[in-house]
Amino acid sequence: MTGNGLGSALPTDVSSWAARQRWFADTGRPVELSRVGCWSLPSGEPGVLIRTDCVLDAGDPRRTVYQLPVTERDVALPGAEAALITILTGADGRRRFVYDAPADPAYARALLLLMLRGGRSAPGPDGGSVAHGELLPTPLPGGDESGGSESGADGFEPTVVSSHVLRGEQSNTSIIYELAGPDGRVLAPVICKVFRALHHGDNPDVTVQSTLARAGSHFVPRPVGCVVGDWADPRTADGTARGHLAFAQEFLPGVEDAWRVVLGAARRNEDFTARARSLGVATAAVHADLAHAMPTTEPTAEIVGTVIDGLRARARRAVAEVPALDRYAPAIEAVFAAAAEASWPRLQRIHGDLHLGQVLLVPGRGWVLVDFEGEPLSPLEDRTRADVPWRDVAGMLRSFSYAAGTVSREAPGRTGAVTAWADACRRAFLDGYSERSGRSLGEQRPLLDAFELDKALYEAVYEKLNRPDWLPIPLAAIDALLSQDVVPRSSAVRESG
Ligand SMILES: Nc1ncnc2c1ncn2[C@@H]1O[C@H](COP(=O)(O)OP(=O)(O)O)[C@@H](O)[C@H]1O
Ligand SMILES: O=P(O)(O)O[C@H]1O[C@H](CO)[C@@H](O[C@H]2O[C@H](CO)[C@@H](O)[C@H](O)[C@H]2O)[C@H](O)[C@H]1O
Repeated sequence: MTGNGLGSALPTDVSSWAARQRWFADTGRPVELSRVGCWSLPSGEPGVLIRTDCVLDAGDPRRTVYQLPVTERDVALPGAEAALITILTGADGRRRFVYDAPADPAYARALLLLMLRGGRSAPGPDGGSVAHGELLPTPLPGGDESGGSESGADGFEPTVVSSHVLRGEQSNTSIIYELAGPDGRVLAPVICKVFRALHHGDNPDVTVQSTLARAGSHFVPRPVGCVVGDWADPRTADGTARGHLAFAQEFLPGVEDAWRVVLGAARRNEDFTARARSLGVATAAVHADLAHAMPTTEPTAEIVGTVIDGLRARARRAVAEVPALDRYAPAIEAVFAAAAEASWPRLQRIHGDLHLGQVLLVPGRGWVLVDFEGEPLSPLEDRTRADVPWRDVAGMLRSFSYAAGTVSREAPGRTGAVTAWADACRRAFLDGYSERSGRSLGEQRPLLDAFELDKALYEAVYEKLNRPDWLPIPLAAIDALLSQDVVPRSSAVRESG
């Protein structure tokens, strides 16, 4: 591997492979990716090289940096055909098989060991950056209650029995590990998320979830470890950006995410209000722990102005990206103006991208929230400051409506019934949230409406870029939100003060 130092362009076929992936933020234009960071890990296998490139998409105005770990193998990896990125031919005429590394067991093992050992990577072949692993201070699931761990911190390392990539619609790439102890005993599995879009600073997925776990919350999986790395970025004071590259946590096997559970119930027209209510309780409990464990902020006029400006900026972006929204611009502004005049709660850390796909229904444990990364398209500074808790509530309300939108796409004749079904879930969710938080909607209602509209506008952009077939769902919601009050009120949600 020569001529591949920092600043160099990635081979065209690797760039175009990256641009086709679900986690790539912006598709549909020619993409040229250049290296801004590079590090490698020992593979422990002859003929297998592991390297990670941090690459800049210079054509993207947001100047997104992506993480691209690859393995290069002398011999093809059986069963990994779907992860083959390209075949390179070296100056010696020999072929090298280049794989998307999370699908390669050599990378999966090396990444986990980096975290468990608190190790450091080697720089890339032509210099480059460094990544290091950190063990997070909660025992591996299955470790003893005294805090002793099965993670290597107390002298032994688990054996990776198998690893595979989680399939589905994700913003990042997650690897699931089956592990065993030195005596062959089966250990609880682990999931490690490899972040694709990198950001300078702490990723809230790591910091918020770890804070909740340290506070003893049962509503999040326990963290295991993380990887932090650096890459070149002229926008920082010292020309180096530093941020989280990967996050490993307890994997809860055999569970369904709430999106699937809710879709199933909506299709069968099954009463889901008790579960929606307990999801509201879980959301409020997580908010309470976050308000206790992380800094909160008074909603000063300046802060209110900044939040409302953020809503307006996102609406402008949505209108620019989705021309069908143009005619709604004055009505959107009226909703935001009403929110600016409403009564505001204290600001605090929240989930930031709460929807049904971020919640797992775990037998014997109940609801568990995952993916505290926030909305992946938003800048990190927006996702790490104290925010309005109603933003999470609005995300979940939208998600129940999304389920209804999905079912009515499948069976247009059921639109009325499934909308009523979703409205009952939304009411029950709000009831549970209100009961556990003691937070009254009352004068804050225009705020909830504004965040629901904002979320629908975000979804319109997200779907336009990622799943154009789904775009009619947020468009219909925006139309409905601006035509009538679609957030059903509930007797249990107090309407005063
Ligand atoms: N700890 C976990 N245990 C079990 N499944 C999980 C866990 N974390 C995530 N998942 C599953 O993986 C999916 C994607 O995870 P998520 O954190 O949302 O990744 P992304 O940021 O790539 O979207 C979730 O919807 C859930 O189904
Ligand atoms: O990938 P993430 O989980 O971080 O979230 C992004 O993708 C989601 C889609 O997978 C998107 O959520 C939207 O679709 C969901 C159904 O698939 C629905 O439950 C949500 O309400 C809707 O917003 C999410 O917005 C995006 O950030």
